[in-house]
Amino acid sequence: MDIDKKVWEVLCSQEDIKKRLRELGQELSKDYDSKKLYVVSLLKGSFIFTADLVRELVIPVKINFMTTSSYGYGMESSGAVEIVSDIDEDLTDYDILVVDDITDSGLTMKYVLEHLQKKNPASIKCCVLLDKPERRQVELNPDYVGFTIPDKFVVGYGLNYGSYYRNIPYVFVVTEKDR
Ligand SMILES: O=P(O)(O)OC[C@H]1O[C@H](OP(=O)(O)OP(=O)(O)O)[C@H](O)[C@@H]1O
Ligand SMILES: Nc1nc2[nH]cnc2c(=O)[nH]1
Repeated sequence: MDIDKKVWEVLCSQEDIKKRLRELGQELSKDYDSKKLYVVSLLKGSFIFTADLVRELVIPVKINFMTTSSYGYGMESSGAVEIVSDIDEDLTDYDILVVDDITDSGLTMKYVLEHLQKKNPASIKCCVLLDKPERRQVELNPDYVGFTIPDKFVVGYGLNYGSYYRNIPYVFVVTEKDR
């Protein structure tokens, strides 16, 4: 797919994202007040979302990163989730919040939640900027969702297309140009 020959349609603008992250930050700050919040951000896709979200928190938080991979270069998940880099800190008694840019098939988040559960946290929940429930292949309902979106391949704000466009500051859908 040659992205230059397609139409970019904005799905979540910079203003939409800023407003929603403020709300999520307030909700999380309330829910995790007096808890031991430990954010686990899934790279690479969630680096921008995590950076913006944690700056909306008004409670103490530890932040760490895991690298996962399942999509390779294209628009379809390989179905096999790989943990490229794990957390090596002891997570016992922490209240873990796994943060990712998107839940699509749900395979990545389910795999990571099951993996981290084995590290004896006090609790484990997840927060995604975008949720595509129509695409789900496993049972998974993210605890915190920025936007529920239709079954379309989205790019920008951390999400890549062929390893590019992660730096675009809004989320867009790529569609065919009318001839
Ligand atoms: O619900 P799923 O179908 O598993 O899809 C969601 C995952 O896919 C993307 O990651 P990807 O494997 O493309 O790696 P990236 O984070 O480096 O973009 C995205 O960042 C999520 O982690
Ligand atoms: N860029 C991108 N990566 C994904 N990984 C899972 N779903 C998507 C998507 O819609 N866009």
